Amino acid sequence: MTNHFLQTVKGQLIVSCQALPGEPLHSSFIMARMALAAKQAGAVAIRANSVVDIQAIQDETHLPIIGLNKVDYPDSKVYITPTIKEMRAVAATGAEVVACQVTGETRPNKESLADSIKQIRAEFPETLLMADTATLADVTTATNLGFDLIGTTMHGYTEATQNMNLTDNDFAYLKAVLKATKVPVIAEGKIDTPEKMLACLKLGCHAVVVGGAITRPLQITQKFIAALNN
Ligand SMILES: CC(=O)N[C@H](C=O)[C@@H](O)[C@H](O)[C@H](O)COP(=O)(O)O
Repeated sequence: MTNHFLQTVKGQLIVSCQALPGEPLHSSFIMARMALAAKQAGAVAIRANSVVDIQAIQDETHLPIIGLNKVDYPDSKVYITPTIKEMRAVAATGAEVVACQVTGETRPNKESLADSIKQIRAEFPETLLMADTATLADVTTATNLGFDLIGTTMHGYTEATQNMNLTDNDFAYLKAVLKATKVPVIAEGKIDTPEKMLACLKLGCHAVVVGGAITRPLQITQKFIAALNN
């Protein structure tokens, strides 16, 4: 396979279709239909969690995929594709990109991310690797480790960045990320309007991933209900 992912998604929208166990839409069938809706609307790629969801979405849409596998280990806060085992399983689906968390914490079994990357590169030379980062320090780490794409995925979602949003202060954090690396940046995390998506692209992001604002009806409805109760 020749990997055309970067060209395909340039300046475009990627939709994240994810529902964890416990969420109302947890089902590979439903995620595949969500992905089909995103495709029919013009999304050029899908971000998906777990081997079964990735396979269902591939079958339904034939769109390129950013694949990940969320797993909680007792000895680590890293949960997005945290070990070589999950990286390998996701890469083996044929997903064009494997995303994994790069947030500075110790990985499960004290695994070395550098070693895992080396191994995955050897086993899956065509697969691109995306770093899901939270801070500028993570962006530098990911750049130095040779990731092909850097996502702002975890900004606002870790203890250290709680309540932060990459759109705060006229996108100050995102601007700093774009300055800190030459690796293509994917804006991801709490992008909930078309206007914010366009602003991220105008600033120089390679593409934008939108998740909950499109594919999590519980979250969307909660926003409306919160407005009623305020
Ligand atoms: C922090 C974390 O675990 N993020 C996950 C990463 O894959 C997904 O749950 C998010 O939905 C995705 O990143 C898109 O972001 P948002 O839903 O904010 O548009």
